[in-house]
Amino acid sequence: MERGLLIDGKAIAAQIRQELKSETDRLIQNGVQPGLAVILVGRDSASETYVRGKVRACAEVGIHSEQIRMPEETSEDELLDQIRKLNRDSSIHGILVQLPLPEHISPNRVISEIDPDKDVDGFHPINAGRLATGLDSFLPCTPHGILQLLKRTGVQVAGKHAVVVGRSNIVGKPVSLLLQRENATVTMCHSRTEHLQAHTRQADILIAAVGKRHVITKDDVKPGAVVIDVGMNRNEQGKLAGDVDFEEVRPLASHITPVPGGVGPMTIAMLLYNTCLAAEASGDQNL
Ligand SMILES: NC(=O)C1=CN([C@@H]2O[C@H](COP(=O)(O)OP(=O)(O)OC[C@H]3O[C@@H](n4cnc5c(N)ncnc54)[C@H](OP(=O)(O)O)[C@@H]3O)[C@@H](O)[C@H]2O)C=CC1
Ligand SMILES: Nc1nc(=O)c2c([nH]1)NC[C@@H]1CN(c3ccc(C(=O)N[C@@H](CCC(=O)O)C(=O)O)cc3)C=[N+]21
Ligand SMILES: [Mg+2]
Repeated sequence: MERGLLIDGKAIAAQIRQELKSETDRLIQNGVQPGLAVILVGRDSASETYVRGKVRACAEVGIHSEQIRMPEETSEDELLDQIRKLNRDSSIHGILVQLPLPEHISPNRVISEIDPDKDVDGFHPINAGRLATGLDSFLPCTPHGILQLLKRTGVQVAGKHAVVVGRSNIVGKPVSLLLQRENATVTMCHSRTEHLQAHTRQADILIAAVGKRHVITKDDVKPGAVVIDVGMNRNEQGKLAGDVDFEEVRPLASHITPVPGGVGPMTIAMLLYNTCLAAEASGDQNL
C-alpha cells in the first residue's frame, strides 16, 4: 500500500483557476464580467494576507474585484449600509466580509444582511439551511475545496468513516454535511470530546479543523488514513503550520495535505467558483 502521498492543493487549485478562466471568458462574451467585493474591517495581518490572495486570484481568472477597507471603529450600522449598497450593485455578484470582525460588530447580523444570492462564502443562514436540507446552495469554500481535493485525488469517500475534528459554522459543520452527502459515515469531534484519539484512530479520512498546532500527532492516526489539515497556525517566528504534525504523520498516512499549499489555495479557488456561479445566475434573471 502506498504511503505518504502529498495532496498538492496548490497545483489542484491552479488547475481549477484555469478551468474558471474559460468560464469567465465565456461569461464576459455574454456581457457579464463576474464581480466580487471583499470587505475588510480593521487591521489584521492574517486577514490582509488572505484578502490580498483573493484579489490576486480574481485578477488571474478575469473576475472584477473590489477591496473595501473600513476602519476598526466602523459601526455595525455603517457596515450594514455598505452591504446593502453592494446588494443593489449589479456589477457585484459576490460579497465577502472577511472574518473575524472587530468585537463590537455581530458577525451573525452582518452575514444575514448579505443577499443570499451574493453570499459566495455560503455563510448566510438561508444557504446553511439549504445545504443542511439537501437543496442547491453556495457551498462554503473551505469544505467544498476539501471535497474537490478528495475527488480530484481519487480518494473514495462513499462508505468510508470520516472523522472531523472541529465543529465551526465555517469549516467543521459544513464539511461534515458535505461528506455525509457523499455517503461517508461521519463522526464530529470538538473541544469537549472525550477520548479524542479513540475517535481519530478510527478515521479512514481525518479532517483537522481546530486551529492548534500539532493537535494531531502520529498516535492519533490510523495507518493508511487520508489526512486533511485545515489549520492555519503561525509559530513564534511567523512560520505557517497546520493542526497536524506533518513530518511524523506523513509516513503513515496514505495521502496528506501540506500547510501551506493544501486546503488554503482551494478555499480561494472555490470562492472564485462561487463568484462565477453567482454571475451566471444573475445572467439568467436578465433573460
Ligand atoms: N485553510 C483554510 O482555507 C482555512 C483555514 N482555517 C483555519 O482552520 C482552523 C479552524 O478554523 P475555524 O473552524 O474557523 O475555528 P474555530 O475556532 O471557529 O473552531 C475550532 C473548533 O475546534 C474545536 N477544538 C478546539 N480545541 C480542540 C481540541 N483540543 N480538541 C478538539 N477540538 C478542539 C472547537 O471546539 P468547540 O466547538 O467545543 O469550541 C471548535 O469546534 C484555524 O486554524 C483557521 O485559521 C479556517 C478557515 C479556512
Ligand atoms: N468571510 C471569510 N471567508 C473566508 O473564507 C475566510 C475568512 N472570512 N476568514 C479567514 C479564513 C481563512 N481563510 C483562508 C484562505 C486562504 C488561505 C490560503 O491561501 N493559505 C495559503 C497560505 C497563505 C499564507 O502564506 O499566509 C496556503 O495554505 O497555502 C488560508 C486561509 C479564509 N477564511
Ligand atoms: Mg495528541
